[in-house]
Amino acid sequence: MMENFRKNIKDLLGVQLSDSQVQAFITYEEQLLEYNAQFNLTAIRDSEGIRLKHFIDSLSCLLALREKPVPPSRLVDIGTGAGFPGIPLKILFPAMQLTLVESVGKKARFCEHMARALKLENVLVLQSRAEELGQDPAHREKYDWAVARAVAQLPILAEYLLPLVRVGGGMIAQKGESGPAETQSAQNAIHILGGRLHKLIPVQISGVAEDRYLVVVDKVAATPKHLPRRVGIPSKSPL
Ligand SMILES: C[S@@+](CC[C@H](N)C(=O)[O-])C[C@H]1O[C@@H](n2cnc3c(N)ncnc32)[C@H](O)[C@@H]1O
Repeated sequence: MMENFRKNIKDLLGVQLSDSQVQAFITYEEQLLEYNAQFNLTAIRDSEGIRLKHFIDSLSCLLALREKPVPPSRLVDIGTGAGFPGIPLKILFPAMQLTLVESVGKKARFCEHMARALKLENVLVLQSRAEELGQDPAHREKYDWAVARAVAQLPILAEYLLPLVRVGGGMIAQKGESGPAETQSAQNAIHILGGRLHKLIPVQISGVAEDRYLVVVDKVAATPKHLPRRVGIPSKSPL
């Protein structure tokens, strides 16, 4: 089973996982199955779904990350839920400093548990909202990359992510079929926040029917001070 997983990743990303990386994914899968039964963390509850729709889908961010010559050194994952895409990316890049942000306590606690279980170093889990973090000097414009999957429509997501990214860094929004249309409708928000659309990367995962996209935005200018707005405002009245 896991050999299939390894091959899928090799085919999609050209990356050969080591035995210890494969073992980390096995542990992650076991813990997800166990915790999901009690805590209702994610809708996907079978092994194959976890591998394809959580692990491989998360790792597909590599298609955007490798556009910059250096491996990511500081990455923040907003609305990470049970750790996606942040924890799979951390398994791939063990040296990276990872910040996981999740507003719901039980999910944040699961991420802390996973970081310990996998002995991951330099992982900070914050039970917090993206809007608060974006105005916190310890986090504002401090990251090489800000990423998110399944959190909000792109104009809202841009307000969550871009304030956290340093000029020269980038954001990645993992999107489904609506990726191209959302990108169109987010042009204004991206511009106001100091971003510039870099690329829309189509992702095809063998065994997953849905079209997937990575919306990749470069941070080209500082974000104006008043952004992000207060908690709840970005989603109530998107830029
Ligand atoms: C649909 S889940 C996706 C979880 C994960 N990214 C994944 O793809 O499996 C969206 C998560 O984003 C969190 N979230 C939504 N808005 C947020 C915000 N403004 N700040 C922090 N977390 C947020 C929710 O609590 C929820 O757990």
